[in-house]
Amino acid sequence: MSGLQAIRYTRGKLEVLDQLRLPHEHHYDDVATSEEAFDCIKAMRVRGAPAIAIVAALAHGVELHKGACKASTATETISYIDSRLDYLKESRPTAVDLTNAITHLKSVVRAVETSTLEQAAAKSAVIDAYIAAAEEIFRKDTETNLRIGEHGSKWLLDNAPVKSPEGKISVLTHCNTGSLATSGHGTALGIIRSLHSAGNLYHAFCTETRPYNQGSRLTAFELVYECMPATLITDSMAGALFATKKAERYISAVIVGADRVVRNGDTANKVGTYALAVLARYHGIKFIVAAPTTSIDLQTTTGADIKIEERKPEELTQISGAVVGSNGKVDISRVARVATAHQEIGVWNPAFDVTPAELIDAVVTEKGVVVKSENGAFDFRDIMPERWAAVIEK
Ligand SMILES: CSC[C@@H](O)[C@@H](O)C(=O)COP(=O)(O)O
Repeated sequence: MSGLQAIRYTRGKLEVLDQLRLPHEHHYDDVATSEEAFDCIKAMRVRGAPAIAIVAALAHGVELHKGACKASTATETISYIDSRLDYLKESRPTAVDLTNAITHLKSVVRAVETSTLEQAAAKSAVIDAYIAAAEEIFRKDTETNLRIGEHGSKWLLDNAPVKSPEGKISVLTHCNTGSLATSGHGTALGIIRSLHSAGNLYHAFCTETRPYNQGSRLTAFELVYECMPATLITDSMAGALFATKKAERYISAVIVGADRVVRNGDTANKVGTYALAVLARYHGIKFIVAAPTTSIDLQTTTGADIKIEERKPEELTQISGAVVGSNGKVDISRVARVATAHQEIGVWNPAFDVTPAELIDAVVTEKGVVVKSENGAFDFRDIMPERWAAVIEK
């Protein structure tokens, strides 16, 4: 597995790689409070649906470990935990992993049996249960991603419309869904990693992913870091790539991650995903969503009800980068922010768009690959029966 780590954690200490400084600088920030986690997530120093949830959950664990909760009783401790989690939930609205993690953590602390314990012990039991559950979210995420990698690579090899003479395939991915967006391995990029490590990847194409360049700053970095055969394109080149290189470069699929897959399969992901799905359908290329079940939102019926985060205009009108010297070398000690558009132009900057289920061929989860049934709908009942029962059949 990759040595790249967005999140480093031991009990009482959480360090988060500042992704705004990548690919030029590797700097870890200490994140020791909910406020620091909120700021780190909002500013996108950490991003990606699973990583956001992990950082929020662990940061609150760190402050609890350090004695931030001044409550006396178990009930007051639970109220304190609830209030910190409700605050953290507002950091970024579209990715549902954070909401699902919060629901889980709230239920864990409520399940602690404290009736026979004296006050101080009851408080400790609640805090210990919270910290253990937050650590488990972090630990489980990598396992989940490795399974997504296995299921997704197998499904793709079985269903690829085109393969190289040696049986390899090429894929295009958007945004960053790798080790930097998770606790390790990644989701869509995890499938690419699994294809590569089994010798089945012919080539990976990654989009720049405007406006925030998660593709060129982060995915390209991960692909180069692991010596995978890869090419960067701008978002607007995908159509030309499919039209001219599909057969010659064995392009079989677009693989993306998800910030929220709702009950009918409609999927919110990084803006630009929808356009890629339309292009993929036109060109007979598979369109795959790789998402842990923690990114599935059974409460929301269709994509029309997903709240899409809108971000500040400067993400479109300005850009950061390291200065390139007259010798053509990147000088990482000189990072500059430059304007790329008139600063008074009106800007619309939705961070995500929604791809209708109709355009999605498969949703790859850690529990298996879900494809549409004969009625053309996704059905997540079989892969998550307990959550289905709790939400739909209650
Ligand atoms: C495994 S990450 C899945 C998604 O969160 C990812 O595709 C994405 O859209 C990330 O958006 P970001 O705005 O960088 O947090």
